[in-house]
Amino acid sequence: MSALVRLSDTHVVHKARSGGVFTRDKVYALTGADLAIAPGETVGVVGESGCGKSTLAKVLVGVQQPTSGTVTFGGRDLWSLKPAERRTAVGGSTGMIFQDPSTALNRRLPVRQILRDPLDVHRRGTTAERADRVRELMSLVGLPRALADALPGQLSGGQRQRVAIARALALDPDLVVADEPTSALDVSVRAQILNLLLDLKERLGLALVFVSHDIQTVRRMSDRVITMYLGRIVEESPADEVTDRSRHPYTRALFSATPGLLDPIDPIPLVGPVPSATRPPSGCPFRTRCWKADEVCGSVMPDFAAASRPDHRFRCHHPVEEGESTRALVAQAESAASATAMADVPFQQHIREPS
Ligand SMILES: Nc1ncnc2c1ncn2[C@@H]1O[C@H](COP(=O)(O)OP(=O)(O)OP(=O)(O)O)[C@@H](O)[C@H]1O
Repeated sequence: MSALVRLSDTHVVHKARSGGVFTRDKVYALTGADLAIAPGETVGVVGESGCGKSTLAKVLVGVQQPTSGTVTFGGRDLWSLKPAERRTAVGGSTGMIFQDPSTALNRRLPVRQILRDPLDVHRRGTTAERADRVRELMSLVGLPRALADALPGQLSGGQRQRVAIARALALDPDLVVADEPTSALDVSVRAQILNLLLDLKERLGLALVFVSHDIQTVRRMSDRVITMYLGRIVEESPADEVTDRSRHPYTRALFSATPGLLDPIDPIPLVGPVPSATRPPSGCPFRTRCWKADEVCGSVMPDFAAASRPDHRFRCHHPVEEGESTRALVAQAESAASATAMADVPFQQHIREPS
């Protein structure tokens, strides 16, 4: 089946800023992304803050131009199109839902106008048809008609996110990208919004890209999960393999740190902070925190290798073995961490003076 969107060796490099002023440094926000989204599938994207999830999301919906590489929409190279053609291609086939609906919606416009805007901009239908479409969108996301004249500030957080979802659906897209769509909401309404997204995806046959820090939610929502680290896609796997069958040490560390596991374990200890995106490490970007890293990891970026299933691949020189338990990995990482700590302390200090 042909892809809705395909990224090929796509990079996004920003100029770095310090105190609001551009510096000579570069920020490697997305590096060498190769990814295809098929019609109707749900792809989850996980990784720590700053690893490039939002950048990937924005590239997929055509609002962020890559520095190099290609973004293909329905077989057409998006960034070689004329701006007007690109706007039509992007607006008509993708929608984006942001983290915080209170900043994503124009607070001076009533719900009715927020939902009409995309129809006006893309000149969809007659005035009467646009009004019908607004009513249809409100009903699709479970908003009472009485709220059509309300301003965003008069709505609850959950209602505002429903408006944002309806707006993303206004032009009947094939692909919707939801970037942390519930993280600004009360816990009590999160499940409702997640269920609404799943329901809409089924009813409308949408492809959905779901970005989140929360690997458990991503696993529940998605068919396929992508793990990112420091601007790179390091693992792609079917959602049912992302738990204790992930092969990349970083995905396993993320999974081990997830609250609410049936069989709670201590998280796999990672050494040190995430390196800066302005100076990513040579070789494998994860090697500075990885308990398995050796010399080759410092010099060579691993290629993708296939796991036992063809839809599961990872980039690691020393992957987690098939069937290796997370508990065993915790023990390995703890022992590597204490060996490193011992190596850092002068020899005599390891020996206790007799009391
Ligand atoms: N416009 C920009 N100018 C400079 N650097 C940027 C810009 N946008 C993003 N970055 C940097 O690019 C990297 C990736 O950012 P991105 O927002 O994609 O990460 P993220 O994984 O979505 O993070 P979070 O989970 O915190 O939203 C980060 O180091 C970020 O600081």
